[in-house]
Amino acid sequence: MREQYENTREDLSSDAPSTGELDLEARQALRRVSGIASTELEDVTDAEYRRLRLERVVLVGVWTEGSIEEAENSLDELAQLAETAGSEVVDGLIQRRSKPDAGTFIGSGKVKELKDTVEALGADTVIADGELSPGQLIALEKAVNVKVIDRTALILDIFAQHAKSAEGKAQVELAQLQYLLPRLRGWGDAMSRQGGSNGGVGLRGPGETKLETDRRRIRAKVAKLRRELAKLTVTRETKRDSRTRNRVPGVAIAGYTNAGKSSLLNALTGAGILVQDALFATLDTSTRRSRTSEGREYTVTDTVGFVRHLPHQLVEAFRSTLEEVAESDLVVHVIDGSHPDPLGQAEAVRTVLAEVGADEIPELVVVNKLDLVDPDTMLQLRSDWPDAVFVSAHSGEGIDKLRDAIEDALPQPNTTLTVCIPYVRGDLVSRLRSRGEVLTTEHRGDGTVITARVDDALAGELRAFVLETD
Ligand SMILES: Nc1nc2c(ncn2[C@@H]2O[C@H](COP(=O)(O)OP(=O)(O)OP(=O)(O)O)[C@@H](O)[C@H]2O)c(=O)[nH]1
Ligand SMILES: [Mg+2]
Repeated sequence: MREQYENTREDLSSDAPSTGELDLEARQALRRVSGIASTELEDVTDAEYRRLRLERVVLVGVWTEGSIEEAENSLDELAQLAETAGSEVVDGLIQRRSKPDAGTFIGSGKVKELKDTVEALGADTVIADGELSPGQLIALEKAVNVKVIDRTALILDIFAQHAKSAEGKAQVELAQLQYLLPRLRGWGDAMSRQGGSNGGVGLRGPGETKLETDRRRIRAKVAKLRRELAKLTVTRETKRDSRTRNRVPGVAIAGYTNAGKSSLLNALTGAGILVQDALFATLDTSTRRSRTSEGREYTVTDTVGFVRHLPHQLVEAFRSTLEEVAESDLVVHVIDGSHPDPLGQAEAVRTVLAEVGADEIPELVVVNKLDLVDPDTMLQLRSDWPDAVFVSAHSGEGIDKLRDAIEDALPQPNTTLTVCIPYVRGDLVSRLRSRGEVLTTEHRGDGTVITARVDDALAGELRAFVLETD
């Protein structure tokens, strides 16, 4: 497994488009500084405190159910996450067990092997594929003698590196502090078992007083972030309301991280959004306008990707962003056809969609990366998703078909009416063009006579000018 992981780091950003390059540079400039488990820092709410230091890492997973392929996929994904966070994966170990060890996550025999591997490769961090209890983290750290973090902390760290907007940053910080709070308590418990004495590596917790101060500080910061986010949510809702008032139908692109959502938005609308072969390249939603072949306007929104075991703190913190998806007229669910387990990824996405109440929205499944798919896999994909649209954002294959499928799935204008719009109301004529489907136009002395298909909302606005309705 070692060969597989080494030298993969250089490939991370090979095909970022020029528009995203600045983003990318800024991201790469942000390298790790100090440890999440460090107790030396004065203020635990400090951003520095929450940043992970990961350089040479060894991954460790427990395989409890399913096939060995599934276990390996999960560890591969963890490797990609670790690389996205800027570390070098030097080895990965999987242990077959009925369930994770309550004390040290992996069993004691495997702990010894892990310690030897860490020492032999000069690793500085172990990343466990799961969410470990505070006690497990401490015990494992003590046994292997280097820092141990879990999948949740890793994902939180990536989100922290990638967040750009004020809202995104606040959301991530809130999630991080919530993750940190019980873990501070963990160190506290260890401390009291030690009778307050210094318990050695991993147990050198803050003194009781500092612990209390830290907790108070975190709680205060959490409350402040909640207030800030509430304000930002109002701003977002105002923006969204004005969009709803104009009733431009909205399409949300959702899907597993790295499936090609941003690439598809770029292919559909020519938007220059950062595309990167890294997980969670996109954290801020971006919306672009597009038009149907008949000229009706709609919006397309790129969203944050999903991942298996997305930390619940993050789903909670990103709820307002994810709610954009729940309010769209259509969810375009992008699936990476070249991934070994597309069904598993799709299932993980549907779980999160359901959590934010977006499972009732009509869904259009799009299987992407066709250019990488061999004929056998293609047959399998077609039988798994008989109604999907098959595309390649890279070659452009299927993109026209996707555009048609989106058009068909958008709310349809179902009323045909003929109106006479006075020349002073040029604004209404352009609204008709952008939101309805104009069938005929004729210029008369008293105004423009237009026959068009419109949706109910637009029909209401035009009521005063109607000559005939079908
Ligand atoms: N070969 C191939 N690669 C693709 C295709 N579409 C996207 N990719 C690559 O897949 C990687 C991820 O693409 P993105 O568009 O950033 O994916 P995303 O779903 O927006 O990812 P996140 O924002 O990180 O969740 C990039 O390296 C893309 O170049 C495709 O059709 N074919
Ligand atoms: Mg993206």
